[in-house]
Amino acid sequence: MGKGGDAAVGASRKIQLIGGDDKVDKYTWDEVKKHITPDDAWVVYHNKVYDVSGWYDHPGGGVIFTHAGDDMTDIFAAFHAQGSQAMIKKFYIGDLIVESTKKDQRQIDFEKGYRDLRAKLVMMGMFKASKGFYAYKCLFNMCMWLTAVAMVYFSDSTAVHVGSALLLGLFWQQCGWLAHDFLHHQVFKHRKYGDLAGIFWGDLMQGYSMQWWKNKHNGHHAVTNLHNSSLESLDGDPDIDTMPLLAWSLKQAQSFRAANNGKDTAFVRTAIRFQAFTYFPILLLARISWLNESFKTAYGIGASTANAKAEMERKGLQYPLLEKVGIALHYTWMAILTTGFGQWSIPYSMMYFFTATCSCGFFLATVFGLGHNGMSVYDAETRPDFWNLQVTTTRNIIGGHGIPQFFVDWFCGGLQYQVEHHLFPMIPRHNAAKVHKLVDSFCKEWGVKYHEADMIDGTMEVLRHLQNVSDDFIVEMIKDFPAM
Ligand code: HEM
Repeated sequence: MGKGGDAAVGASRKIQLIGGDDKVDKYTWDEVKKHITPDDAWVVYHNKVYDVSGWYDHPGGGVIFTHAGDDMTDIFAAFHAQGSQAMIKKFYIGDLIVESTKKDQRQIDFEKGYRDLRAKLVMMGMFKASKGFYAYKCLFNMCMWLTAVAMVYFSDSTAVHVGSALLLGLFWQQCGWLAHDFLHHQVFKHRKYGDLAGIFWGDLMQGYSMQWWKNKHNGHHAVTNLHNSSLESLDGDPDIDTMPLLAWSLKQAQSFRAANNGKDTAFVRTAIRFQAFTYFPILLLARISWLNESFKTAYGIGASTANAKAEMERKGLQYPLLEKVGIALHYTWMAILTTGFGQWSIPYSMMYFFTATCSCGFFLATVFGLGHNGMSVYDAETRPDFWNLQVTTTRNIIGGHGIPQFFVDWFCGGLQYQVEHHLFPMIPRHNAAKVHKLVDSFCKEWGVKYHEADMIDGTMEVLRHLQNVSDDFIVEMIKDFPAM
């Protein structure tokens, strides 16, 4: 538990009694910003300061440390169930000196404006899920799975088997969106039900560990497109932690070099030079890496991020048995299907496995890539306010170039409204279109740049961005080694 929360000692320790009156300790923003590591972590919530140092028992895990030394007011609202505020009190150590944040009146009004908008959405019932919608989605997904299985069981045709593998890839992608909604607690108020549904659609059907996913994904939401402020801090977005394969900014490549004795290996130089071309091939194999990380998480033999590692060491898995059983059952049904119920040769089974796996990686990652890649990337220490961060790092996907909107809506599983989802991750996807209208007009009112693109234009933007980073990297290399 954090120093502040240490049996609520923090609160009494920090409040001085002078002449019978309670005198609260006051802190400047600069003081708060000094406490940025997990072992020395202060956070601000509605202008009050809390010391959560070393609080690995936080029910949401190590993601709390992404906001060490920062204001957590809006990310707290984004993630928590009503009532979680009650627990904050025991970490209280004093008040923030508001003037020390140097926010002008416009910024104060803007922050109030987006918090009011959130309250309005609650009043409009936008956070309430339609159980019928999710029942239909679950049923539809199960039908996809059964069809893929039946195509293998009842047919001897290679074309049908390839079709089954592609359908399985698409099924996994759609399971990804379902597990995503359940684990963001969009569907059930009772969080345990969301977790259990997440284990079904995540561990059992996809082979992805629920906890691995939560760690990585919640971290990504908290600090979207941010680079770590230092090696010790845990305030970087795990989704853009793709070095040495891909660099999303020149600074990212430079930081990687600095962390590796100031030198780029030949592999790093080649990877970044050609990253606009290797992007799609890498996506094809993304599922294999996610399966590997999930397996390691569920069986306690590794963790994918520094946050997850620290959390595992101190707290362990939330559902150790269910995760292990879920992943084991996943590989069992996969082994049966992938071998054509024990009928196929090894090369044929491999063909089926890789067709399904690579197509899934491609279907999933195209949507992820469009969501944030090629959008603004920030340094953790200069991150803007919550609203600006989420809107400027995120791209919505619309129909276009012959791809109809209804297909985009189905294929992207709600994440076509990625901006709205990042602002309000607990709003169910079937309400996103209504929320979009209000978010769009709020952004126009306050001059926040809101970006949307169709799947083709968005992909071209991602590739152009990668090429630009690559060009900057090459220019830097030429400066250092003019003879190359
Ligand atoms: C003093 C500060 C905090 C307290 C007392 C606190 C408390 C809690 C509690 C009681 C829960 C479980 C109930 C619920 O899900 O609402 C929870 C979950 C969660 N918290 Fe926090 N929290 C704090 C700060 C943060 C911060 C700063 C973040 C993100 C940057 C965060 C991210 C999460 C997430 C993602 C979950 C949900 C995890 C899940 O789905 O299993 N929390 N927190």
